[in-house]
Amino acid sequence: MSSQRVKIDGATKVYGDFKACDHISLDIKEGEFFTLLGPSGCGKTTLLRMIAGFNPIDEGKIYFNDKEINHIPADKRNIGMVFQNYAIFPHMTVQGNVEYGLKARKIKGKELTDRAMEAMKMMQIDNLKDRMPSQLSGGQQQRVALARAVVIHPDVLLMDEPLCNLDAKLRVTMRTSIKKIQKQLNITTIYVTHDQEEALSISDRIAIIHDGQVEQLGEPMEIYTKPANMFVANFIGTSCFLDGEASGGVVKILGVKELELNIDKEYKGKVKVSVRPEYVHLGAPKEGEIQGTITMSTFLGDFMNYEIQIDNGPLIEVNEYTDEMDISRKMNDRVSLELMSGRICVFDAETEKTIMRD
Ligand SMILES: Nc1ncnc2c1ncn2[C@@H]1O[C@H](COP(=O)(O)OP(=O)(O)OP(=O)(O)O)[C@@H](O)[C@H]1O
Repeated sequence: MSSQRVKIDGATKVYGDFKACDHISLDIKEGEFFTLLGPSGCGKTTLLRMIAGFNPIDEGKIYFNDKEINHIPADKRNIGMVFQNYAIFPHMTVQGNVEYGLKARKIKGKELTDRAMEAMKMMQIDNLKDRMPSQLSGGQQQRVALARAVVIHPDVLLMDEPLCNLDAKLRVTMRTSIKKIQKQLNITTIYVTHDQEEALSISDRIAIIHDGQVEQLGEPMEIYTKPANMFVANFIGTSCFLDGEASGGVVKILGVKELELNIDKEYKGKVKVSVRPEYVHLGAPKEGEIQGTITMSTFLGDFMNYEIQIDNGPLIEVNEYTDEMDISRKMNDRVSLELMSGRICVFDAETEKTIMRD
């Protein structure tokens, strides 16, 4: 099966005077699992539809390998597509659905049945081949949609929120199967989601899209640990922002606690420090430390989540995991918050961009 590199060069889509995609450039490698992640309305589906050929591109170019495909119609791009609403034919059996794209390509006889069977086996739906879609669960229908997309041996697989109609547990199982199958087939895959956990778990690389532009591009771990700006820090995972003043490589946080952080020594000015719930240790209240009061605690199995009102500061979330969970903590307890200096990120308060050194 051939797989393609997908290059997007300044892709722009305008509706009236609104830019749904604003000069987006991305270089997606052959065989890569690439995710477009962003909040509702940020332009991810519009971009995917331009790659598919369903939406004409207003400005910019899209290439599959070195071939520009702007004017190639959707049905000639050899792409597989999976949508959130499955889009399988209700009047055809599972096998009929899977064979559909092959028949459209004039594939017949043994090759037709062999290829359909191979795709159904891969998606573990071969035992359901004679059922109608109405006799299938949501997860099974989505497997049919996937089998139908990969059976044609597409050069590029495009998926738009394929798991969003499934329940939470099934989403996790399905995303693992999608990832395994994608690696097995080595098809360049472009996946759209607004679910950051799904994106982190499934992707080789992620582009964070906001207001029609790319905010950050990188591997999941890089995006989580080194967000380029406050939007990304807030959108990926949970972050709370604390005011600080930076000078000589040291940040004084909330006027209380000085920490030496990985920023330029020359940088001087107001900053925001982002803190994730797992980057804080709680202790007994202590002079010279950031302090607060527990306003809520929620037991979540392997960890306890606290909401803490910081003195002269914002509300912050803190997680305490099983090994260090102090089950005697209760509402209104006073605590100190020790921030893990190697983990927190610092942003310029005005531009909201990171000032962390690499
Ligand atoms: N045909 C259209 N005419 C006018 N505006 C449109 C059209 N299609 C999309 N838009 C607008 O473009 C923006 C981007 O839409 P798009 O569907 O790409 O967002 P999205 O990031 O995929 O969001 P969601 O996760 O909600 O599907 C939205 O503000 C949307 O209202």
